[in-house]
This record gives sequence, structure tokens and C-alpha cells, in this order.
Amino acid sequence: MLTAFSPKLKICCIGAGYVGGPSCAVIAYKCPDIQVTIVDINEQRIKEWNSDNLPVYEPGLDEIVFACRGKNLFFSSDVDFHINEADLIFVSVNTPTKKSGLGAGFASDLAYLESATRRIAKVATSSKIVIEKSTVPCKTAESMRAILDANSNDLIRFDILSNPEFLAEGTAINDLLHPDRVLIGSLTTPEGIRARSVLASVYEHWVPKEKIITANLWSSELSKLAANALLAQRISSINSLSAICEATGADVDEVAFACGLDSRIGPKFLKASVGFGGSCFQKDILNLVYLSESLNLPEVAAYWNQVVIMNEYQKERFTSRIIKSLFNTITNKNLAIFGFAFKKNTGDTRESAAITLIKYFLRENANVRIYDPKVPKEQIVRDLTDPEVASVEKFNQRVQMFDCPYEAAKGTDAIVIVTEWDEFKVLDYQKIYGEMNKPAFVFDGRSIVDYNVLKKIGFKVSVVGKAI
Ligand SMILES: NC(=O)C1=CN([C@@H]2O[C@H](COP(=O)(O)OP(=O)(O)OC[C@H]3O[C@@H](n4cnc5c(N)ncnc54)[C@H](O)[C@@H]3O)[C@@H](O)[C@H]2O)C=CC1
Ligand SMILES: O=C(O)[C@H]1O[C@H](OP(=O)(O)OP(=O)(O)OC[C@H]2O[C@@H](n3ccc(=O)[nH]c3=O)[C@H](O)[C@@H]2O)[C@H](O)[C@@H](O)[C@@H]1O
Repeated sequence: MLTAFSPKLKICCIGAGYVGGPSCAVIAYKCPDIQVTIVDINEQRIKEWNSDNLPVYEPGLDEIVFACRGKNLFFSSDVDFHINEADLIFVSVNTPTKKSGLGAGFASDLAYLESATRRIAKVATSSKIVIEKSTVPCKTAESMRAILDANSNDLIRFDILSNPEFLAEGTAINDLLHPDRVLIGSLTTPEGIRARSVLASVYEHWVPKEKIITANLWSSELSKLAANALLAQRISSINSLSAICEATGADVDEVAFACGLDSRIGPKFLKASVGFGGSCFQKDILNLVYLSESLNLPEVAAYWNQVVIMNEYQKERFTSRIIKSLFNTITNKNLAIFGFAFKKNTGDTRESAAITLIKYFLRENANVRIYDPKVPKEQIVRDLTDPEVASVEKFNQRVQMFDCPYEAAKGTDAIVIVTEWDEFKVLDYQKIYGEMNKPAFVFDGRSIVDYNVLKKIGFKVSVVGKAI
């Protein structure tokens, strides 16, 4: 445990992913007096973190990593050594939805978290504060405690904290530098409170004290699932209204604006879309559904499950609208797909709506020509050759990838805007129109382009949530 005579505080973060990398790089950046080492079993990922080409694209991340790396920020695959050296250990490993076994399709797979916890228990030779950074089901800290307690003794104690991460990809650095709140869950024992104050003192280097809030462990764990469920619920709510708008002539952007001005509702997270993506919303809601079912609360489970059902419906509905507009068949038609990432300003494709839409297009035997400014081509290949999406043969026959939106759109019947990249707002659509088959269509799944301008050029335009 740290005392006034302790040397430099040492932090180890287990998991060098989208959360562990940026969140601990910001700690290093803001706390030059702390030594931060981010470790991972994936040696390739660590190599990339130590290179000029970081494995995660996030605006502002390069500058922060390059400013601290080699000074008080290190990336290593020597997991055991850095666990043992650290005073504080963040566990920031992946917690995906289980693919098989009990709770398959809903529950979180906690195997990575358990394995990291067991590693800490095995190699630690001094006391540690272990911090759950991964998003986990309520009561996970109890299992971690059982594993760690079984390995503690009079000389070594483990304190467990919950410190969920609320950053969003694409704005991660800003979210970390200026968080709405930092949540720390702990036991209310004197030891728990002491551990919590050590972690709070790290954040106090840059986060105002009133934004660092505390809760009991279970509230903290549940708050993370709840926050994601509430955010996703707003998107499914506005997307459900987008269907009514398309059927009536109401405009979803006008409805969202009018509702968002009510200070009780607020304007954020009311942008209609092709459906939310990303590695967490669906996973965390399904986790909440599973938790509710296990607590014998079927009505609660059904309520949250509907958010995911509505999201799938939105993707299907958008696809049907495209097929209907293209004279009820897209077989052998060429579709340009603008955007493959699950949102702008990230190269992350996990659960991207683009994957589901393209799966539907390929089932109809359309040809797709994909452009995304940040997603590596190998990633697109991996995502689309997943057996649940398309066979390798179909992929080779029907999919092409491009480095430029103008090339992707050449000779196509329609452009489908899937990701809201800013560059799609300012393309030379006159030029694009000239090189497309006629009639040329634009399907704007993000409501980002000026449809009046496109219509004047000659395009036939459909926008999510508008009856144009
Ligand atoms: N991606 C996001 O924007 C957010 C994610 N979260 C949560 O944070 C957690 C991590 O998510 P991501 O960073 O996106 O996942 P990720 O998959 O990008 O990174 C996790 C890393 O942990 C490593 N790992 C797994 N087991 C390990 C072990 N035993 N020892 C060392 N390394 C190990 C993996 O190799 C991987 O590189 C998840 O629980 C997620 O729900 C929370 C907020 C935001
Ligand atoms: O736990 C997590 O992983 C994170 O999940 C989300 O962050 P993220 O998924 O990175 O990105 P969001 O900005 O929330 O967008 C998620 C999806 O919803 C879509 N979206 C978002 C907002 C909106 O109004 N409409 C809409 O369709 C986005 O395009 C994207 O596909 C939350 O916003 C973060 O607070 C949380 O920490």
C-alpha cells in the first residue's frame, strides 16, 4: 500500500484496446508523477502501440501517446512483470456477448476478465488496488473478490474498485480530458474508502472534484449498463419515430429538434439513423436483459430487449426501402456504400450497421463498392467473410473496396450513405452523378446531405425519417 514514502505511483492497465489504450494514455499525460504501463497478451497490438502507427484511430490520441511514450507511458506484453510492479491495476479487457453455453447470445463472456484476475492473484507479491474498468454485469466484483481473496494473506491484500468508462469512440480524448463524471464504486469499509481515495487522487490531477462521484460497487457496475441502455433507448425511440415520419410526411429532424428543446428531454442522441452500431450498446443491453431474466423480471427484460429489436427493424426497414425504390430488385445492381465504420471519426467496425446492410444486399445478389476513409481493407474483408455474413466466394464475386468515394460511385445505380463522415457532406455530387447509371439514387441513412441540392442535380433521393 502507498505511504508518504512510496516511490512513484505505478499503474498497470491490463488490455491495450479502445478503452485501455486511450484512457491510460490520458492518465499518463495528465499525471507526469505516475508511471503507467499498458499490457496485453496480444503482442502484435503492443508492437503497434510502440510504433508510429497506433492500432486505434482516435482524434488527438497520437499527440498524447507520442508526448508521453518512453517517459511515463509504456506498452508491454510482459503482463506478469507489470502486474507485480503496479500499485493500481486497471482491468480493461474485452467482455463480449457469449457465443455459446449458458446465456449464449445475451450474457457477457467473462472469461477474459476472470483470466486477468487469476493472473493478478497468481503473480502479485504485494498489495494491489484492482479496478474493474471493463463493462461487466452487476456483482462481477464479487467473483473477482473470491478469486483474489483466495490468494491474499497477511502481507498481501487486494482492494477492488469499479470505475466504468463512459468515453465514446471518435471523441474519446475529449471525453477523457473533460468527462461529465468519473464514477468510482467501492465497498464502504475503511479499506474500500481508502482505496477509492487513492484512485480519486489520480483523476484529481485534472478532473474537478465535484465530477468525481462515488457509489457502492453494485450501483457503479449497474450505472454503466444503465447509461448505455438509456442512450441506445433514445436512438431506438427516434428511429421508431422515423418510420412514422416516412409514412406521414413529418420530418424526423424537425421532430427531434422540437422535442430536444424541452430541457427535460435535451437535444443529444436524437439523430435518426440506419441503426446504432458499436461494440457496446447491443452487448450491454443484452446483458441487462439477461440480468433481468435471471432476477425473474421478464417484463423488465422484454422492455429493454425491445430497444435491440427496434434497432434490427430499422436496418431491415432501410434495406426494404432501398430495394423498393430500385424497382423491387437489386440483383446485379451496383451499390456504392459510403462508410463502413459504426460512426464517424473511428476506424472501428464492430457491430457496424454497414455489415448488416451489406449482408442483406449480398443476399439479394447486388454488387457493393465500399469506401470508408479510416477502415482498413483487411478489416472489411474479415467482417464480410464472416460465415454469418457472406461466403468467401460471394465476397470475391460481389464486393470491391476503394480508396476514393468518386471511384466507388462510378457506374453504380445508387449511393447508400451508412456512416456520417463529414466528407460525405461536401463531395462534388454533380461529378458523381455524371458517372452513375440513370436514374441515379442516393439513400441517406444519416440525414447528412442537402437533399434539395441532390434533387436539383437529378438524383432520386431517400432520407431516413423523411417522406421525400
Ligand atoms: N470500446 C469502447 O468504446 C468502450 C468499451 N468499454 C468496455 O471496455 C472493455 C474493453 O473494451 P475495448 O477496449 O473496446 O476492447 P478491445 O477488444 O479493444 O481490447 C481488449 C484487450 O484486452 C486484451 N486482453 C484480453 N484478455 C487479456 C488478458 N488476460 N491479459 C492481457 N490482455 C488481455 C485483448 O487482447 C484486447 O487487446 C469492454 O468491457 C467494453 O465493454 C467501455 C466504454 C467504451
Ligand atoms: O460503453 C461504450 O462502449 C460506449 O458506448 C457509447 O459510445 P460509442 O458506441 O463509442 O459511440 P456513440 O456515439 O454512443 O454511438 C453509438 C452508435 O449510435 C449511433 N447514434 C448515436 C447518436 C444518435 O443520435 N444516433 C445514432 O444513430 C452512432 O452512429 C453509433 O452507431 C456511449 O456513448 C459511451 O458513453 C460508452 O462509453
